[in-house]
Amino acid sequence: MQQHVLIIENGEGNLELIAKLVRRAGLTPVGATSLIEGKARFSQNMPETFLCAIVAYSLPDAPKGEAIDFAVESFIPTIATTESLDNTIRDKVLERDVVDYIPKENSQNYDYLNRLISRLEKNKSTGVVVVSTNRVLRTRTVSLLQRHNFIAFECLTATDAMQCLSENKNVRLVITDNTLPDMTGTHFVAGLRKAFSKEQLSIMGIAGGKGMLMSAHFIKSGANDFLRVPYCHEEFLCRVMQNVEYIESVEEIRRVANTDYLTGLPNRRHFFYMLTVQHQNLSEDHALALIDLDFFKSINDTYGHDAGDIVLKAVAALIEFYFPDEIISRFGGEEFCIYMPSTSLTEACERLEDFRKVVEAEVIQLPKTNIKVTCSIGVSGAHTQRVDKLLSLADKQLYAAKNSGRNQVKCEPPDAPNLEQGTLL
Ligand SMILES: Nc1nc2c(ncn2[C@@H]2O[C@H](COP(=O)(O)OP(=O)(O)OP(=O)(O)O)[C@@H](O)[C@H]2O)c(=O)[nH]1
Repeated sequence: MQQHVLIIENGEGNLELIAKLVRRAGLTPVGATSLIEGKARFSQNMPETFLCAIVAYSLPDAPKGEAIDFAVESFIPTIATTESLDNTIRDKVLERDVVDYIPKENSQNYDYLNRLISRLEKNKSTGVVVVSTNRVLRTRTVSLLQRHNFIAFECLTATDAMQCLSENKNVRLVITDNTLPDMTGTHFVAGLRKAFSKEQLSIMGIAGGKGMLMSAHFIKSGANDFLRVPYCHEEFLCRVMQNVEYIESVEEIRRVANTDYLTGLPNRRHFFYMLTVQHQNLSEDHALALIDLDFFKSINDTYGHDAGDIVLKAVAALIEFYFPDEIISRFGGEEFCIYMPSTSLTEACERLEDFRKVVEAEVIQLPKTNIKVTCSIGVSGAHTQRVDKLLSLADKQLYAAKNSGRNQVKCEPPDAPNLEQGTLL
């Protein structure tokens, strides 16, 4: 992984401030306060370990952007900084192939720089589709995106773009022109919205001309944003960043809402979503297991709540490892659930018996001692589409396992009635 960020800044104060932002992004600053020192520091590291460079336009030994030229010519994505916003210097900076340009005039600019550094790594796995027949516009747009490390896809028609989206699940943004050979851009956007919600895919319309209505037309058709061409380099990149971050924020909120905070396993809500929405038709042969740790309260009482948490995390990791293709969940407290599609009850019970032995044998390291735990498991393999029914049958077996002395697997009898023919709950 590219860990290093070359910083060539004017003075120790600026250098330390930017180095702090770089460390906050989980990267390692390689700092210098002059071009000559910057060259020396760069040569002490492998060039491919640099994610980017942050370089001041004016330095004591490089007053006219020579340090920026050095970084760009060394093939490092380069972010240029200046003391304040000055249009002449800005134009000189943007003549060069820099990623972006930051005037260090207020704290918001530093915040932007912070986001930009974090993005450069994330962008390497983020796809953006550019749809336009205008070669100059398309290549300029793609080149700007590539400078920010995005994976940019060029498409000439709406049909090509749809194909590209179906083949590349990493696409978070589509930028489309309005004049396409197979349909208008706004029709394309309206069609895209049928397949992807605003929370799944950002769409930015771009169009030239003097008409004032185009932006409203794009946004009413489902676009998140619109930019008139010719566009300003910086505005374009700010908007791209904002649109991609919006999708990522929604993804993050969704991830947090579906994940158990302690173990990192999917939570109960996600489990039901997976079974009722993703697997609308449950398999003919399937099984559902409820796993409950034995005498867990006494672990908390004896070793403390933190130790209880360590045990829960250890068992969750074992479930993740032994059931990688199943739908797993921390159901709550010390209870876990596993749905095993396309698995016979016999096979499920054998695998769960093996798992019970794994838990029994596992030595869990606590800060001051090592402990072992056991679990009881109830399994149902009823032929039903009803998740609640499967759960209540597995729960009955779990209850039986607890009552028969714990540390055992209890499976529903194989000759249980076909529930689809019986009364549903
Ligand atoms: N450390 C920790 N404890 C939890 C968490 N969630 C629930 N618990 C505790 O889990 C314990 C469950 O206790 P019980 O329901 O009596 O079950 P048990 O002691 O395992 O007994 P049996 O299930 O009958 O074998 C309670 O003491 C809860 O406070 C958690 O996230 N962390």
